[in-house]
Amino acid sequence: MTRPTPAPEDPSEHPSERPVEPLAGDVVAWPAPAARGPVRGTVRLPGSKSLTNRHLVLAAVADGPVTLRGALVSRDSALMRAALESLGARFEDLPDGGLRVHPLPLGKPLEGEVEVDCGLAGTVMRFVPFVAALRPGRVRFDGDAGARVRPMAPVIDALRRLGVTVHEEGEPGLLPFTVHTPPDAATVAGGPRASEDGAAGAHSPAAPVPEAAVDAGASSQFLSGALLAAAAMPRGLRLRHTGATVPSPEHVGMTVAVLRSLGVRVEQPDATSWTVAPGGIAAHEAAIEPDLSNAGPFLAAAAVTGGSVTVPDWPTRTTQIGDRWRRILPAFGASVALTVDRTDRSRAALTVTGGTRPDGTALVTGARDVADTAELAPTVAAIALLAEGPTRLTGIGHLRGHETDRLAALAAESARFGVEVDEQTDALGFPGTDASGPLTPAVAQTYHDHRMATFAAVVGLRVPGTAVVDVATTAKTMPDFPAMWTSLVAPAAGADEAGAL
Ligand SMILES: O=C(O)C1=C[C@@H](OP(=O)(O)O)[C@@H](O)[C@H](O)C1
Ligand SMILES: C=C(OP(=O)(O)O)C(=O)O
Repeated sequence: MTRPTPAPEDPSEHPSERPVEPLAGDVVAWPAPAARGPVRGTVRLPGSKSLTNRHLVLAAVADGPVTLRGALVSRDSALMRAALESLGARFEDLPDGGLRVHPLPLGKPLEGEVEVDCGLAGTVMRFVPFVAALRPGRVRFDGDAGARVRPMAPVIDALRRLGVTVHEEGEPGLLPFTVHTPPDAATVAGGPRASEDGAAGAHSPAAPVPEAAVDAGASSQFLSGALLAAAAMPRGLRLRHTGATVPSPEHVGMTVAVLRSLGVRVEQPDATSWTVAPGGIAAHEAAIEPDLSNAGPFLAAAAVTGGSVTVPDWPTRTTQIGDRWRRILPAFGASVALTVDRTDRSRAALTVTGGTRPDGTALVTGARDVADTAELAPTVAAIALLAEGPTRLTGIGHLRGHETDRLAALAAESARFGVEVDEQTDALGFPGTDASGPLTPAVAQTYHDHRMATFAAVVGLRVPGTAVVDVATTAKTMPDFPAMWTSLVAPAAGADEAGAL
């Protein structure tokens, strides 16, 4: 991350290094830095969580070694790496920062029972069970307490339909469970691929393509998990979504795009069906885009302070939902400029400049209706809380099954800042400060949710005295968040630049 002003030499100058406020037990709160003026700077983001964990899975089931560049290093990617390692993949950190992945032996029985810790990572708990079914054996899945309440039934049902036994230890449809893939699981594990197999038998070209039906109404990750593993299934897969709508359809689009970029044939005969052809994934190299969802809090810092923040290496074509910041932020009065790199037109720099009044102070308008913000919703909620006019976030009911029930958490934390939010089953209404009055400082709870921590950090920019409990939870996707945030919004050496907000 860089700023126009030099980084402070003494890290103790950073508010993030100040003594933290002790709370009950071991819990400590991080004093969120308030903006001393319009936030200005440039922020370089680490790799996308969603792209990293897709590429890790596809590398692990490839036919030869894979080199990944720009992969995220965070709790979710470490959990994915450990899970794939326990299934037989090997990872090598290269001296140049790249990651070499040596794939797992597809179809070969596992030696002994394997344990996979999903942590709180949706991509691990929804993608890896399908990967486990590519090797005969027993694999037990469990995770954090918060993971044990996240919906898993469609994954379990789909695996059962593919001939895999799943034993749930507690409540049906939830972690923990054990995936038991028999050696003769006709549909998924073992044997040569249809394209290589001239003989009749379970894996012959004449054998039907296995089918799975998934209701992805609670999470797009159910579809993505099946599609990713299907690339390595001996006969491919026909997959159908049976529910009404898919939340975060962009993430399914991302899965299909990544598969196609690696040469996998994926057809979509209609809006709710996919066919993945067998044929496998050759050895390859892939570069991972920066995380545009995690760009959100930094861009929001510009939007809510009348400042200006630039994110370099913004891809000009991307499947990341974070590209939507270019549409969302103008709805709150910010302006957005994408400056395409002249020598490499696939890259650009995105600059967001917050709205200001004639006297230069920040002006954040309400955005009225913002639909389907998916994982961007907590950051949008922070801006909406600080906006003057009302904003309604709709189509976000499935966020109740995320790291925490995000609708309930956002309503509870807004109340802590003194604002009553209209919480509906799948929507949140923010009144705007013209109606609610100024926010009051609070010690914000984060519910083990990285995006609740960044929500509170954004609010804290305009509410001095805000503290964030367990800011370390941002390590799920952005371990350097506290330091990155502090050096952008409250750099010691930049204090004299501060103006009115
Ligand atoms: O496939 C992915 O990488 C993701 C899909 C989405 O999940 P849901 O469809 O469960 O919302 C998103 O919210 C999550 O952060 C990442
Ligand atoms: C919903 C999210 O994560 P997960 O991949 O754990 O579902 C998220 O990062 O906002």
